[in-house]
Amino acid sequence: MNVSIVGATGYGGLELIRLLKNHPNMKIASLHTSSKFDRKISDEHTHLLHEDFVLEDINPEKIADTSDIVFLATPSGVSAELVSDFSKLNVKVIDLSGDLRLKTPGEYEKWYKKTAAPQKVIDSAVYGLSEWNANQIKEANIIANPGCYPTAVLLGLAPLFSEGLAKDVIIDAKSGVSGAGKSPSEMTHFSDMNENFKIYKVHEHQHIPEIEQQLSTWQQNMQPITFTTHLVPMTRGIMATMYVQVNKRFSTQELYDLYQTIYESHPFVRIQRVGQFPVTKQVYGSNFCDIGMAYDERTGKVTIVSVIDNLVKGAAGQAIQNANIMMGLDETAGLSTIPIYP
Ligand SMILES: NC(=O)C1=CN([C@@H]2O[C@H](COP(=O)(O)OP(=O)(O)OC[C@H]3O[C@@H](n4cnc5c(N)ncnc54)[C@H](OP(=O)(O)O)[C@@H]3O)[C@@H](O)[C@H]2O)C=CC1
Ligand SMILES: CC(=O)N[C@@H](CCC(=O)OP(=O)(O)O)C(=O)O
Repeated sequence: MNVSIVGATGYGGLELIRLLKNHPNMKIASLHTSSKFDRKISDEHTHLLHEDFVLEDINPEKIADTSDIVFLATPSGVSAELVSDFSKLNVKVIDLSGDLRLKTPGEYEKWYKKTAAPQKVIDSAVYGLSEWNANQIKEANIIANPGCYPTAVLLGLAPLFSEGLAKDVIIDAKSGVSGAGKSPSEMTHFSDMNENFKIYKVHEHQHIPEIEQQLSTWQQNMQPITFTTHLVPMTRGIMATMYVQVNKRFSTQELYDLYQTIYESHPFVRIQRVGQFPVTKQVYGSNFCDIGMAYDERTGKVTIVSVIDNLVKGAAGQAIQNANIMMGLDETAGLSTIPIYP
């Protein structure tokens, strides 16, 4: 089947190209840009030196004529408009931005400070948390691909929340700099970021309502979350460390058994052996989410650590996993690469 990528020159778009190149059932039909018309992708990105795709403008009708799926790796605000155009055409859409994830337009406008997509379009989008929403994803025409932090956080918390075991959660998350996209900024400038560690968007992060929205589908009586984000001087990777007050006593072995049972049929979620915690490098370049956990007898809290590569499981990889599920393919198609190490 044919696929197109809008926003192909950004980090998410480039990662889609890398992964789709090895996909057994999907072929890139076209790459699209809003600013670099008629340039070759290899002129812009030398790691794609012999890939001769010419960047095309964004013509939804033309894309829908040639492609079965379009991936939108575009900034929030832009995706909302594009999805509205594509939703009238015969093409499936997977949007990597935050524009279609929040079901209430007012919430989107509050957290993103941008105009929301039309309610009808939001209603037709399925939240693409692959491991938990596969039944809806199979039937969808539009997927709101989850945010990078929410992917790590939700996969780590889902077993406790879906079993109604959580009272309260504090989430301490850290990301590599590619999570901020390719445009340089004061925040990501090398000399300011190197050998530095920064907290940002305290109590204001746009992923707070996304995480709460999904947690509340599992456990309706959940409390508002505390969620903080940090920038780490590394290129890729997210680590979310989560402290959950639970409403019963556990042993760490019981927790492990719960997580292992829930995720045993999900090839991209790997549960760490009892007493071990994952590091970001063990998922680098892969679609894995690795999770470790332990129960603290003294506090009655569970500590969960979840790691992903923000550009793969947190963006392009999960987008392809969702495309596979939507199209009735093996969900691992094109994604079975093992992590890059060291
Ligand atoms: N980086 C990450 O880890 C993650 C990112 N996301 C989300 O995925 C989306 C893409 O992120 P990322 O690739 O990092 O961002 P980048 O900034 O790296 O790339 C975005 C691309 O969008 C294109 N673009 C910019 N303005 C417009 C416009 N007006 N119309 C159409 N295209 C435009 C640009 O390409 P050109 O100039 O060629 O048009 C640009 O290369 C964002 O919504 C982001 O929030 C989600 C999860 C993780
Ligand atoms: C490191 C870094 O800056 N990360 C970005 C993630 C942006 C993102 O993925 O945005 P949406 O999911 O809302 O589209 C941030 O914290 O805002």
